[in-house]
Amino acid sequence: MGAIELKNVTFAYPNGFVANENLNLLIESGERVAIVGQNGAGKTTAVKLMNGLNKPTKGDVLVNGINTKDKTTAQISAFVGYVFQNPDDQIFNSNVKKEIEYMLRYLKLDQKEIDRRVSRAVELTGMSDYLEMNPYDVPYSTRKFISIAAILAIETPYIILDEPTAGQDMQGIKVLSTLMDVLKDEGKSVITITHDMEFVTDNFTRVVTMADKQIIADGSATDIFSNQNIIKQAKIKKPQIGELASEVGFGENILFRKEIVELLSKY
Ligand SMILES: Nc1ncnc2c1ncn2[C@@H]1O[C@H](COP(=O)(O)OP(=O)(O)OP(=O)(O)O)[C@@H](O)[C@H]1O
Repeated sequence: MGAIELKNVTFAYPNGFVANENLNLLIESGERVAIVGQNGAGKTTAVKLMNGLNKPTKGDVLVNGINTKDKTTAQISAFVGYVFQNPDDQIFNSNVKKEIEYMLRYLKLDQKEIDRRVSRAVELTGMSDYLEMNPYDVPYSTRKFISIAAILAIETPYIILDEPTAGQDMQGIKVLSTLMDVLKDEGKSVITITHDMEFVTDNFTRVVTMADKQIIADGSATDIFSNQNIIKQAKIKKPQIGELASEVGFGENILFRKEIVELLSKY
C-alpha cells in the first residue's frame, strides 16, 4: 500500500513568505481526508506540496516512496491529481475534449485507452453536452467540472479537490456527491480542501485542521467538531446539525442527521 507522506515540511514562497511550517502528515492510499481551516492558513500551499507543484524548502514529501524533489511536477501528477480551486488557473485548452485529453496524450496512452478514460470522466462529471465547446463559453460552475474531469481522466490513485462545492448549485452538489460515492467504491484516496462542513461530514472520515501555517489537529469529524478550542483556533464552523444539536442542549458530539433523529425519537 502506498502513501503520501510529509516529513517536517516547511515551505516558503520565492518572496520569502513562509506559508507552511513543520508539517507532518501521513495519508495512506485509499484514505479520505478533508483539510479545513481559516483563509490563509496554508491549506492550498500544503496540497500543492503533495502533487509536486510546490517543493519543500525544508523536509521531504514522499509519494508512494518517491521523493517529490527528485521528480518533475508532471511525473508526480501521474500519481496525485490536483483540481485547482479556480478552474481558470488550470484550464488552458480551447476545447473541453482537448482539455480532458491533454494529460492522457502527454502520458502517450493509446487512443483506445484515451477514449475509455475520457468517456468515464465525462460521464462522472456530466460534461457530455460541452465537449466541443470552448471552456470559457460555459458558466464558472460547469468549468469547475471540466477541471475535475481532466484530473479524473488521469486515473491517479490520489485525487485532491480544492474547494469543490464552492459556487455549485443543488445539481452540482448532487453530481459531486455521486462522484464521491464512485471514488469511494473504487478505493481512491480523495483529499479535499473545503469550507463546507456538511460536505466534510457527508464524505470524509478524517479531518486535518490547519491554522497559521501548521496542522493543529487530525482526527475524526466528531473529534474535531466537538472540540471548542480547535473550532476557535482554526476559525471553522460546526456543521449545521452540530450547531443545532448544541443549541438545543444535546451536547457537542452530535454531528450526523441519524444521531439527532435517534435522540429526538426518544422524546
Ligand atoms: N505565490 C505566493 N507568494 C507569496 N505568498 C503566497 C503565495 N501564494 C499564497 N501565499 C500566501 O500564503 C498564505 C497561505 O495561502 P494558502 O493559499 O495556502 O492558504 P489557504 O489556507 O489555502 O487559504 P484559502 O482557504 O483562502 O484558500 C497566505 O497568506 C497567502 O497570501
